[in-house]
Amino acid sequence: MNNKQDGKENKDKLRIYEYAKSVNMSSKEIITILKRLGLPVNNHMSVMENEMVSKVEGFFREIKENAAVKKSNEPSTAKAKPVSTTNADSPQDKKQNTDEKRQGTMNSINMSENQKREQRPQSNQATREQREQKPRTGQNRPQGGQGQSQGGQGGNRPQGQRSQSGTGYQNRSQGGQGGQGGQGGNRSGSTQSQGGNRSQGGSQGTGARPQGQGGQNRGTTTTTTSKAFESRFENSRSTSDDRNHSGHGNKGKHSNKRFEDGRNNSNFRNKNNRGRNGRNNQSQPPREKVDNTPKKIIVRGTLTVGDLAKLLHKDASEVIKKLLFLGVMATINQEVDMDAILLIAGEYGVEVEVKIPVEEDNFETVEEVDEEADLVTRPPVVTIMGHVDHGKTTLLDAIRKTSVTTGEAGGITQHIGAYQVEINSKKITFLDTPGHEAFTLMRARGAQVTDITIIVVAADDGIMPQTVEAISHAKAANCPIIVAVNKIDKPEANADKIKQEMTEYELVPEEWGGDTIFVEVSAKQRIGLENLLEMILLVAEVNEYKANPNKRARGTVIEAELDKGKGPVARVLVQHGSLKVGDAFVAGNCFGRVRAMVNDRGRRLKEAGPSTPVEITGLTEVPLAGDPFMVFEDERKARAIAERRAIKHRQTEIGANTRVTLDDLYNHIKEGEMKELNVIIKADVQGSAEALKGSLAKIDVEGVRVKIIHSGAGAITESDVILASASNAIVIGFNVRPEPQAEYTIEQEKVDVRMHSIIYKVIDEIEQAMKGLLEPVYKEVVTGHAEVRNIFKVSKVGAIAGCMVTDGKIVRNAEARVIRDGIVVYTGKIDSLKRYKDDAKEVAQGFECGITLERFNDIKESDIIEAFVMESVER
Ligand SMILES: Nc1nc2c(ncn2[C@@H]2O[C@H](COP(=O)(O)OP(=O)(O)OP(=O)(O)O)[C@@H](O)[C@H]2O)c(=O)[nH]1
Repeated sequence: MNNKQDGKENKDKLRIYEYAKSVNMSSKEIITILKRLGLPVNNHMSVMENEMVSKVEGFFREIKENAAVKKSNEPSTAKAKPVSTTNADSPQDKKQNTDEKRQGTMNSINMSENQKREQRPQSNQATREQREQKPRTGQNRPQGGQGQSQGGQGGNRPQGQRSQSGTGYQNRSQGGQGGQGGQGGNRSGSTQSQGGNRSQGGSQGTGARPQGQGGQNRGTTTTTTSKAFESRFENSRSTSDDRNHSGHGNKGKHSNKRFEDGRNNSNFRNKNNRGRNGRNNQSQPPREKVDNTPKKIIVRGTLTVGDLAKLLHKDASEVIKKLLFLGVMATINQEVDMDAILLIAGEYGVEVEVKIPVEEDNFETVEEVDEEADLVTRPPVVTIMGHVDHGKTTLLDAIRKTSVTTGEAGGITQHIGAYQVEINSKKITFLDTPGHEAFTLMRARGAQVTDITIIVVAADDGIMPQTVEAISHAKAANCPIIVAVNKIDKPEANADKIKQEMTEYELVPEEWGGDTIFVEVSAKQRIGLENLLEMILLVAEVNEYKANPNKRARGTVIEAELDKGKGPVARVLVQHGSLKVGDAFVAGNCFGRVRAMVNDRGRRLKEAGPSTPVEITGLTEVPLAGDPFMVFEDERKARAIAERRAIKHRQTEIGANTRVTLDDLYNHIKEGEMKELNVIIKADVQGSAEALKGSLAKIDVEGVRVKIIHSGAGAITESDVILASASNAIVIGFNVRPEPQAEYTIEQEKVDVRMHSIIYKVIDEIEQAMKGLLEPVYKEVVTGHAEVRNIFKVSKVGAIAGCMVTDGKIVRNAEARVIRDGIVVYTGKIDSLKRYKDDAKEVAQGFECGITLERFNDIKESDIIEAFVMESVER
């Protein structure tokens, strides 16, 4: 029949695989049956003659009849189940049959799935998936190979489930122990044995499965199927056979249960699977058990697979399976990252709310992002800076008193490092520790407290070095600047001169086309103060300073001290959230619980919102100004965090320098961490400072610029060093030295300070550093020692030292020093190194050699020649 010449005829012939497909079986099974029937065929492409078809059909009928007979003896067998009489002769019938079988099989699967669900109520999703996959299983089967193409759907069905269905069916007919069916399905081996048991128990009205071992005992027919079944098992495909057999059953007249499974499962299930999902058995998937999958889960960082499964109300195995599909191999105790959590949750349609807890030990580094809706306008925080005697203190006092009169007349004000004033029903917070020291010290500690800087300039004086410094500090902190031209009451006051001078520092008055607000005031006479406050509010309005008051408080310690009566006291500026009495907190490396809280008016508060300065008691130690402050759940936690911070602090104090230095500048640039090199220039005269500034500003190495954040004449002051520390800058001293106090701070803050006296060398050094071309640093590595045992004097050559290498090795061209009685008598190079008469590259320990040294003949017996090389050290 496989005559190739007669292609057309061949085309019309029915092939084994086609027939197998039509009856929802695998080719292998059909081939096995044909063999049993004495009709051997070669392979799945062999032609299925009509005679073969009818014999196979007969075989099926026989099985079915046998089953029907048995069934009639079984009272428990579902009588309502019609015996299939469908003849598969016509293709339509076959198709219908197959469809029915498929449907039946699906139902079986569903049924067993229900059983599974019963056992594991959380497997809804899996069930859903399986249901979705089922109609397509033919294409989806992983077993592949011939089985797939030959067996069509039959070969491709998830066998485990089919086995389950069979088992489940039997269990049901025996009295509906559905749970067992599920178990059977889970263990193919046990399915097999159950099948056997069932077959054996056919007379008892239980299983009538032909696949079982019992079936084998009973006759050829069943033996055949049983064998097929076994072979299926060999291929781990037991269930496929189950289904296939039901397919046969439909065609034959046997009332084999599996056939009924295939076709009439719905009926059966309607009866026996009462109320569960019987209605779904026809064609619809079974109704889901109550889906307890949560709509939303809250995740705080990575989870173990087990924990994730619990959160999702799923089986861990199911989650593991899903992870596997995502390419993640995980065990139940393995942690999965946030991406995987989101993906898995997405698979179940579960929304994930990620609540990453702040990195508690380093809480100051964590930026909390609030929802826009949670933010409310907060008072701006203002710092006043300026040159000595230009009127900072007087201005701060005047503003405070202005506020006292406008706000709370007669109120007692007290110094808590900051105070609040109210104008036009809006509050402004002033840090009343004047001067950039405090301002920049806080910044050096990582606390950006100030929103707006007021630079006070005495109108009768002009721009002075500290004015310039203040401008540099404010600019480095990216703080909007308002210039308060003070002492305008004085007859010699010249506000225009101040404005003019300020333009040199890029602070151009608005009336001159710039964007800097200048306010003329007299702190002493209280002139222009309200205007100044209004301007502050204007800047605040433009910049929209906002914070979320409805969360735990975070802030900065402005001042702290040990009070004789109250114990450690901290003046804290609350920046986010609200601080409440009783709150446990960490401040720097200290911790405590807010015992009492007073504001700048000395009034006791229970709660303090954003931008409110308060004095708190309840600390165990005194923190430092600029220390970060944060509230934690309880005191125990706060204590643990404070302790860990203290340890870490000590370690970092001992540890490496984190400030930028010219030596590691290139590494920072390479890693893309730096786009600007902040530089502070201090020179002997203003002219040199300006010249340096101009030259350095022109440097641009591969997109990295030099940014002069401050320059001035005079010694390097502590303030310069603190500014450098706060701004991660290097300091260049040109013909100047640091002040003694600054020396200490340089050491402490680990600021890179470079002293120079030639301008081009400064430029060269910075350029080279930016290019990573600074001269490499070398270190000496001793390679070995040789003891001089003999001296050979050779004319023209000089003294040859006959040596024994005592340790390491001596390398030709290495550097060498001669040590005589512990004293270095020569340092130079090895000129020649020989083993006997031959030049040697190196001579190792325990070998003799002859060494001559460059321009050195005064070698003596017992001298030690120490060989060393210079290795460059990575910066
Ligand atoms: N005429 C006049 N004198 C003022 C004004 N503001 C301040 N002064 C005086 O200037 C002097 C210095 O004022 P302070 O407020 O102490 O100046 P400061 O900038 O705080 O000074 P330091 O704290 O030393 O940095 C005092 O004698 C004040 O009385 C003003 O608006 N007009």
